[in-house]
Amino acid sequence: MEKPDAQFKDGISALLRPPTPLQEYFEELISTRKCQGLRVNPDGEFGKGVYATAKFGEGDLVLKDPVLVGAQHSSNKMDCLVCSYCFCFIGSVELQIGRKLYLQRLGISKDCCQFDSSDGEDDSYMEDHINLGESSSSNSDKTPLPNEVVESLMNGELTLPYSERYPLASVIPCPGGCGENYYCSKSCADSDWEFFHSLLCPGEKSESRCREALLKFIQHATETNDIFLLAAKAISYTILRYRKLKASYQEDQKYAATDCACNSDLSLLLEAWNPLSMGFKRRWWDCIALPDDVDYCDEAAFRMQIKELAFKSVQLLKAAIFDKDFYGHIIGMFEQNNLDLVVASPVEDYFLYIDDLPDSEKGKAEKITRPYLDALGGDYSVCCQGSAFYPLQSCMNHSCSPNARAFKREEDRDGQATIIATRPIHTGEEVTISYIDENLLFEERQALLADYVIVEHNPGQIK
Ligand SMILES: C[S@@+](CC[C@H](N)C(=O)[O-])C[C@H]1O[C@@H](n2cnc3c(N)ncnc32)[C@H](O)[C@@H]1O
Repeated sequence: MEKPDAQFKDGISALLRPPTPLQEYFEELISTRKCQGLRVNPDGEFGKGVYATAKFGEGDLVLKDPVLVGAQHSSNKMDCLVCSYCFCFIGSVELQIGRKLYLQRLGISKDCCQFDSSDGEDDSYMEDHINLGESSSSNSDKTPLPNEVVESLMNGELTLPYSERYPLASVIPCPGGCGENYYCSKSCADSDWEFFHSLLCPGEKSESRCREALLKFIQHATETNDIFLLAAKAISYTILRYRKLKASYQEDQKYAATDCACNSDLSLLLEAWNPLSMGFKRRWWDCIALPDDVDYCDEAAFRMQIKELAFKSVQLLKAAIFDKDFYGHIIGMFEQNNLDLVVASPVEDYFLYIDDLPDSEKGKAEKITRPYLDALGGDYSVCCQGSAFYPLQSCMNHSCSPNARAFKREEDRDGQATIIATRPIHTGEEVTISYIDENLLFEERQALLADYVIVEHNPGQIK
């Protein structure tokens, strides 16, 4: 049953207020990370900020931050088969190549979910502006392989030379039977099910309230904006945590001597929401930067359209306890905090390895591998791409002359955020990263920073 927003107004305001005490929360979080020497200051010049409590030298690892909520872009699913929980590549180099060639042949370009769009509504304008579908390179630079060869790559009958140097974990399908999510281990599959996927799985074991509605929601998000899928994961995470907290509270109550009603549903919901409540939030339709091709005089109409898009998305999600405004803030949170989720491809490493072989081995190996490279064309090196919310990295402020940057090292082969010092950082200094490419022109930087409502008054003046 749809409930009037007014009924939940106070609860929603409580959910959107940053909780206290922040300091203890972040201290505990930092203690669980591999890297120490950091502190979160809750009330700096620009709100929260991350500060060094130890010295870091140039090139030192400052932070490795696991994903709290993240997702691979729908458009990237054709190129890379990765664990839906930790985002490491899975299967084998042969499977990665064969699957990509197979899906390319089927013509599945932007998304791997083969939904038929039948609601008759025209979202094409929004798709032009928001859809994340970065098209792969054209087919003209590719030389197709026979079907049987593609099949034997996929079913393990064909082994490429030296591929054993790039071993990948076996593929474990989603326990809910959706055929959309795959994992590198049973523990990743179980964790994803427990924390996110059980409510969002469209498979036969789905625990969602209505599979049909869920499929419609997924279709709408895939066709318009992947950020709705991330928002749904954040909501699912909160509901599942809330249910656990409630069950354990009820269990405790059974043995409690007094009947204490102090742990209301709202306070349990607040506790469940706590890790996400720390994220910096603005309403999505207010904070999203105006795309280049939308005129300033059309700004109001543009914002109204994306607001309607979010409303449609939340209706499809049918999360009756969350109102539209709350959903808008969650989507806005990903707009304001997300760091690109990137994992380098073992397929690229494999072909680079073949290219670097000594001449005595290279000729023979290349003769075998060349047709596969030609079939992949310029797409051979596509990495896993997505968006994620990282609880500590998202507290780092922007600077146009930062002292750190998000940069993966050779061993960083999963979805974690890796922050490296780009120059020595002194104890007490704020750790800053650039949200944008620092080498762009002033005007270009301005336009990109507008998304974060950061204004650089004079070139280089912003910290
Ligand atoms: C990812 S959050 C960074 C953490 C944030 N300060 C907080 O309190 O959670 C991004 C937001 O921080 C603020 N911010 C970050 N760097 C800034 C800067 N150099 N100048 C002004 N505001 C900044 C902006 O409001 C931006 O939208």
